[in-house]
Amino acid sequence: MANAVLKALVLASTQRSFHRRIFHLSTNKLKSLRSDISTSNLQTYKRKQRTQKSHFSMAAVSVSGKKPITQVIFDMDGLLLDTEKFYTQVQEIILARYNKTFDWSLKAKMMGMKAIEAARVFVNETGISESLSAEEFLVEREEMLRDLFPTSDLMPGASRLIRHLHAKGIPVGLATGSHRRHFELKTQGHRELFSLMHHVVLGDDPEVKQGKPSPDIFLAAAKRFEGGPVDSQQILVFEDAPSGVLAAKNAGMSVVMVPDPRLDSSYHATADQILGSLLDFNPSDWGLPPFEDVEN
Ligand SMILES: O=P(O)(O)OC[C@H](O)CO
Ligand SMILES: [Mg+2]
Repeated sequence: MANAVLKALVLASTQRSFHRRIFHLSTNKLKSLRSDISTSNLQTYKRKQRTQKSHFSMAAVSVSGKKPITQVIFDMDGLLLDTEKFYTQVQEIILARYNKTFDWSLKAKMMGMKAIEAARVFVNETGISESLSAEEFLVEREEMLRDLFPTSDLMPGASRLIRHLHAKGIPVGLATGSHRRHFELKTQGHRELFSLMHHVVLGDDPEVKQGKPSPDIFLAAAKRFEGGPVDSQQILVFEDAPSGVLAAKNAGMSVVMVPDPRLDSSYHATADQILGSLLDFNPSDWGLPPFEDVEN
């Protein structure tokens, strides 16, 4: 029975009319599932099905029909703006003073969080909390960051996607762990683009009691759309950080993750779709209006 269902899914994957989102998830995984079927290796398939539970269940849900996506929420740092590199740079400088190095396993735990939450992770995980408190770390980091943030560049495909959704009447919101002061510095060169957001929810918003991976920020963002709260199942979130992906899933939303290639791939499993860049996003995968320009 399971094999029959899988065969139907694989067949559908070759027919592009089917929801392509499922197959965007991982071409390699799909290829290996195909080979399992051709050898009728049900054992192998069952084992893979267990390890790829999220991918398979996504497919099953799509077959039975999911609610259409009507609203989109974007993360900001590392997703729309190339600002994660500034945090990395500054944190490397601070840690070097303690003869320690900053690596991506620590980065993965900090990114997406509110500043004070990330600062606590930083001083505790690196074992420097006796010498530098989370609060002192933030003061020191701040001096360097405030000069870097105004130079923030957009990530590839960010402008194109926001403008496209806005032009097609899909309401877009922003949910960032950044507090107001940092948000203003980071977006000062991109005001017009960010003005296309229906609303912005920041890390220091009173409704955001806890930062990502708590769902607070995404639930607050869902409430603020016209006629909100919007049903979480109809919201598509774009995220780059493990904590952000978890927050969106905790809020009951679908998530497209655009991870930094240096992030360990074990963090990909929670997301519904993984992309190398926003330029790779195909709106049709999610039932959203397709791009009219193919080159941009
Ligand atoms: O990724 P964001 O936009 O939630 O920002 C979170 C922090 O400010 C940076 O990791
Ligand atoms: Mg981010």
